[in-house]
Amino acid sequence: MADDLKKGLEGVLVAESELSSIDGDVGRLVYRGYPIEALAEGASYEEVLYLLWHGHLPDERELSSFTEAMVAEREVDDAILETVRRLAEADEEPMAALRTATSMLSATEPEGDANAEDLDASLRKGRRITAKIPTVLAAFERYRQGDEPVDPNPELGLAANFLYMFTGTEPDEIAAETFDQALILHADHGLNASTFTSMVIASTMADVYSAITGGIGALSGPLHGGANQDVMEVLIEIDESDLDPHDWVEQATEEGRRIPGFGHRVYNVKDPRAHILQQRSEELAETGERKWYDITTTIERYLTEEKGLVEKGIAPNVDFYSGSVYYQLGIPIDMYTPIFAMSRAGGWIAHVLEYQDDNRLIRPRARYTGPEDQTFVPLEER
Ligand SMILES: CC(=O)SCCNC(=O)CCNC(=O)[C@H](O)C(C)(C)COP(=O)(O)OP(=O)(O)OC[C@H]1O[C@@H](n2cnc3c(N)ncnc32)[C@H](O)[C@@H]1OP(=O)(O)O
Ligand SMILES: O=C([O-])CC(=O)C(=O)O
Repeated sequence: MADDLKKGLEGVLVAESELSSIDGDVGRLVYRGYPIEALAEGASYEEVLYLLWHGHLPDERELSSFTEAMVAEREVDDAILETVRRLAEADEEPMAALRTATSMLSATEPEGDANAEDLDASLRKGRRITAKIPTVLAAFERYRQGDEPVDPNPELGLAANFLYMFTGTEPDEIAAETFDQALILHADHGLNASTFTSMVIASTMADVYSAITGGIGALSGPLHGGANQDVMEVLIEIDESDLDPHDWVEQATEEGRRIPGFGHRVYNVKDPRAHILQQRSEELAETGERKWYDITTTIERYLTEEKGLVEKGIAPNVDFYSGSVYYQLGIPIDMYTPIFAMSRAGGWIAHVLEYQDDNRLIRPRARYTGPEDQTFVPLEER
């Protein structure tokens, strides 16, 4: 039993967690017992952060002091913004720029000397990181457009303030609400690869900046958070091709191409977050461009109904409809995964704190399949 190899750690239980629960057979996701649909409908991203970090939904007084504390942490030091400017001018990938800037944020951390056992200090550090990531990302976008960053607006919530700093204009209610909902939907998802990465780092009792920086790196890959960008690129490829979307996806699957935004390690049915994002995408399409929504539904119909992938447990995941939502909000495609990271930082921090509260070093092992008993030959004789 101890020598059973679980490639990709599929199905392996490594921790207990009170944060989020996923039933992959029925497509159900809850954060601390609350269904994702109810949170997306009724809560704000700040309320969800509070829920994840403090264990219960805040009352009005708790939310107001929590929001005030987050707002007070939005500013980013000029020296870090200067690096962000250089990265933007060097045409760095946004996820790489975010990874670098998040790591740099620790240089201005007022409680930098607190050790990882001080979980209250780690929570405050996590709050600072979560409050500053939107400022970093918006500044990166402004710089690469040749503009100066826009100062945070303390009157706006995290989602609306991000869109304001990003575009320089206060978002309308629909954009602010849709974006806030997208942040809620991406905030946590069990032991996904990036959260697990953060936990592995935290399990050495390294600090929360290291854990979050590592999480960003893990999220960037196309098998994980990077898929939202890939989905939008596929939609554009289809739009620019001479083919009807149905024929395009048929040909692509015949060529053995994997369609991004489909398939999941845990869900055997459509991801509940994809249902909600699909609705948002459809609503935005009613007043904007219809074609993106139509292309996504054509792909989904072909793969699930005609190709029967759903019977093999391959269905749309969270990334499938988020791309067309962000596109219709006017967000550049290479910012989709950084926005995912902006939201998921909340989940990474919650898992790091939960794990470190009852820490055990994460250290699995590999079955050795290399050669045995080699005789060492000195360099000059090889
Ligand atoms: C936020 C997130 O991280 S959600 C996931 C985002 N990633 C993507 O959307 C990328 C596309 N999807 C994938 O590559 C995979 O579904 C993953 C990586 C998400 C999950 O992978 P795993 O659980 O390791 O499944 P694995 O890669 O072994 O695939 C299992 C089977 O499903 C098939 N499959 C999985 N995803 C897809 C897809 N998008 N399109 C077509 N077939 C697929 C595989 O070909 C394989 O078939 P086989 O058994 O006949 O060889
Ligand atoms: O859970 C996973 O493996 C991937 C995912 O959907 C997420 O991180 O939101």
